[in-house]
Order: sequence, then C-alpha cells, then structure tokens
Amino acid sequence: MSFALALFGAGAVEGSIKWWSRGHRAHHRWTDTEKDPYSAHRGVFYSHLGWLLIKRPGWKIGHADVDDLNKNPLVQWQHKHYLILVLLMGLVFPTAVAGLGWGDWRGGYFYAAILRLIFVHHATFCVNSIAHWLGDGLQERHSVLSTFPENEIKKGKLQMIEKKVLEKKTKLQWGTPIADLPILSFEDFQHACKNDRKQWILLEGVVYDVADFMAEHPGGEKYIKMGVSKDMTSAFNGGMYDHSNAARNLLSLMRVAVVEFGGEVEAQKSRPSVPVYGDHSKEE
Ligand code: HEM
Repeated sequence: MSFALALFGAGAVEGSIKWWSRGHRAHHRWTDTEKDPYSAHRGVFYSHLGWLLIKRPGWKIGHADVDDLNKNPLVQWQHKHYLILVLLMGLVFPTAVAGLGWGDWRGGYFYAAILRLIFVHHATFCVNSIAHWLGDGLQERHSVLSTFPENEIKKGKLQMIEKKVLEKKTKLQWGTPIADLPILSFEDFQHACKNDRKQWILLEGVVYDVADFMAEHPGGEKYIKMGVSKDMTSAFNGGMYDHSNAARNLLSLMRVAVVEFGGEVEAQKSRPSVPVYGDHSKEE
C-alpha cells in the first residue's frame, strides 16, 4: 500500500509538470502558428495524444520553433532549475512522502524513487518504440487527420534528398548552360575553324571546342581531328560510333556556342539558294 501510494503521488506530480508544459506547447504551436483549416482539431487532438507519440508537425521535420517555450515563464523556470528539480521530484520527494508519511524511508527510496524511475524511463522508451512501429498503420486509419501529414512527410523526405543531390551537383562542373552560349551562323563556325584555327566540332547544333580533348579521345585523335569545322552529329550518334552517356557528359564541358538553325543541313535548308548535299529534289 505504502509503495503504491508513493508511486502514484510522486509520479503524478512529476509527470503532470512535464505533461502540462509539453501538451501546452504542442497545442499552442499547432493552433496558432499553422495557418490551415484543420489546425484547431489537430492541435487539440495531438496535445491530448501527447508529446510522446508525435513530436512535431510532420511537414515541419527538421524545424522546431521553440519561441513559445522561450517565452513561457514556467518552462523557463523549470529549465533553469532542471537538475535540482530532477533530484527533488525524482528522489527526495518520493522518499519523503513514504518517510514522513509512514516512516518507510528505505521503501520510499528504493520503490518510489529508484524502481519507479527505472520503470517510468523504460515505459517511456517503450512507448516511443511502439509509436514508431505502429505509426504507419495507425496513420492509414485516421483518414482525414493523417492523409495530409503522410503526404507532407513524404514530400519532406524527398526535399531532403533533393537538397543533398543539389549540394553535390553544385560541387561538380556542368559547363556553360546552352541558353547562355553565343549564337553563330554555320559560316561563322566554319570561319572560326579555318581562319582563327579554332578546333571546334558541331554536334546537334552545339559547337564544342575539342582542342584539349583530342589527344585523350578513346576513339583516337584522328577521328576528332577530321571532325573539326564539320557537323559530326550523325557520326557521333552511330554513323561512326554510338557514344555513351559518359561521352555526352564530357561534351558539356567543351561547349562554346550554338549554331543558328541547329546544324549544317538545317542551316542550308533555311536558305534555299545554298545547295543542300544529297537534296536531289531539283534534279528532275
Ligand atoms: C567531342 C566529341 C567527342 C567526344 C567527347 C567523344 C568521346 C568518346 C568517348 C568517351 C569514347 C569511349 C566510348 C564511349 O564512352 O562512348 C569514344 C569512343 C569513340 N569515339 Fe568518340 N567522342 C567524340 C567525337 C567523336 C567523333 C566525331 C568520332 C568519329 C568521327 C568519334 C569516334 C569514336 C569511336 C570510333 C570510338 C570507339 C573507340 C573504340 O571503342 O575503339 N568520336 N568517344
């Protein structure tokens, strides 16, 4: 009897302080700071469900706004005197209830303080584990309340992955974006190669400077050399050799310009006066 009483008394006092501040925190944040129609219901629902089951709104993963806690005098007082409160409420108070109440100091200390602490902490961690384990299944059943958070949780996770990918992407070189390249006519391109000794190749409407790459070309230097000043689109895409994605990635670092009307043939087609190689339509 003495054990049960002490257990209940000490547990209730300690627990209610924590519960009040956590419940208040969850309720306050969900109703006041989230501007959506379900917030009031969810706020009450979750504040009652408690901090142990749901730590924070699903769509705010990674962000904990503790402004309200910083302004709450009771929470601040608790925070400031945390250690002494833990010792007082966790050990001294339960021991004193049993000791002063019916002279059972040892019983109070071992059962109401130590054993209770072990039990409460194990139960708390166990609830956390069970909540995580059951979380998904339970959510499916709470259709209105959980469909939205479930979707938002997935979005949040995806955004975290996106963020990491983006971080990695920015550390790599991707070459000048095509939209930022200067536009040349096909004649400008050829002129630059013949008169300015540029070692440029035209592929799919984009001009690539292959000067530094020639010697490293896995297919041999001579193939690239013979492509200078020419539109090598079909050779690159299977006419001579069907290049891999890796080859295309290499290309992006060599971009220097784009050619008006796309490529050699298209450029000539756009000006009918220039004969198009292989166009026999006027021969009949
Ligand atoms: C700047 C443009 C080019 C780049 C960046 C490039 C890059 C590469 C790369 C990385 C390979 C290794 C295989 C692969 O990853 O696909 C390769 C192979 C090859 N390339 Fe190119 N290439 C270019 C232009 C050309 C052109 C214009 C020709 C032909 C005229 C050509 C002919 C070949 C051939 C025949 C191979 C096969 C080599 C072998 O497996 O023995 N390449 N190229």
